[in-house]
Amino acid sequence: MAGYEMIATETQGRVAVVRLNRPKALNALCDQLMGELGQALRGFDEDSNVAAIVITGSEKAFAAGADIKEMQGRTYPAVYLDDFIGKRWEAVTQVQKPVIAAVAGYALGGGCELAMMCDIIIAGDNARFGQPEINLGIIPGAGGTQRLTRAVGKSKAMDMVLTGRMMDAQEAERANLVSRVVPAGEVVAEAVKMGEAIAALSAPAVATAKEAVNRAFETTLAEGVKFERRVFHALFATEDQKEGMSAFAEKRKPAFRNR
Ligand SMILES: CC(C)=CC(=O)SCCNC(=O)CCNC(=O)[C@H](O)C(C)(C)COP(=O)(O)OP(=O)(O)OC[C@H]1O[C@@H](n2cnc3c(N)ncnc32)[C@H](O)[C@@H]1OP(=O)(O)O
Repeated sequence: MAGYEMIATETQGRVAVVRLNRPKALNALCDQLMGELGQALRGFDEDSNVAAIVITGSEKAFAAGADIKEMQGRTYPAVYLDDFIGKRWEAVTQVQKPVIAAVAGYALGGGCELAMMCDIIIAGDNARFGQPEINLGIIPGAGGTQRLTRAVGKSKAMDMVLTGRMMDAQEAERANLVSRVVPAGEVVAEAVKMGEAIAALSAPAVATAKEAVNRAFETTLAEGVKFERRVFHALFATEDQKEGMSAFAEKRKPAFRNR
């Protein structure tokens, strides 16, 4: 895909990789970058050759947050009327396919929030997560107070949000913010490997699984279990369920056809 200035995109097999590419500003998430990211994500979500998406930055920074210099002069009416954050930032939460954040270096403020909007976070061993907005006289505005709290619990979320301190990769793994830690130079390769493994599975089952896990954040346990049961039953209407179970019984690898 051509025409982007602040991101770079490529596909590796059936995995799309979107690289935030504003190195001089540590990938600060300005409006243009977020617009390009949203456009790329929508394109890859519609592309049937793509089964999973990786979002990454550089080895120094996934993203050091929203662009402070761009935000600096904004007024209340301007951010309110523009629906600042909502309009451009939530594209990642609308993607049906699995989205993996491959985080090396700084993931601060909006960078941490962007990673948390993804389905899985793989961290490089040099990753540093934080919500330092309090140091700027504001609070997280892209879901940080909500998603961080759900991920790491109230006490650690308060610790991060009220003091603005950073968490290293090891602490982030212990706190369940990230699924695994790998050497920083291998974070994209590891995420692509994970994406390829998911790409080999049944796409309807993968999309349903993602929807069901996400439902856990939005509903009660009883409603969530009921939802899971309904969509679990629905998957018995797919050819892939027959293929998956036949392949197991016949001791062969399944060949899913995504239907
Ligand atoms: C989503 C919402 C609503 C809010 C937010 O995200 S608010 C932003 C939260 N993030 C931060 O507060 C982090 C700000 N950055 C830093 O604290 C530091 O840059 C650092 C600790 C990440 C790295 O420090 P280092 O000394 O290694 O590098 P710098 O010289 O400070 O930065 C290099 C270069 O990048 C520019 N930069 C960094 N972060 C941002 C940013 N968030 N917005 C705009 N520009 C940023 C920094 O100004 C410098 O550029 P210049 O050399 O041109 O000044």
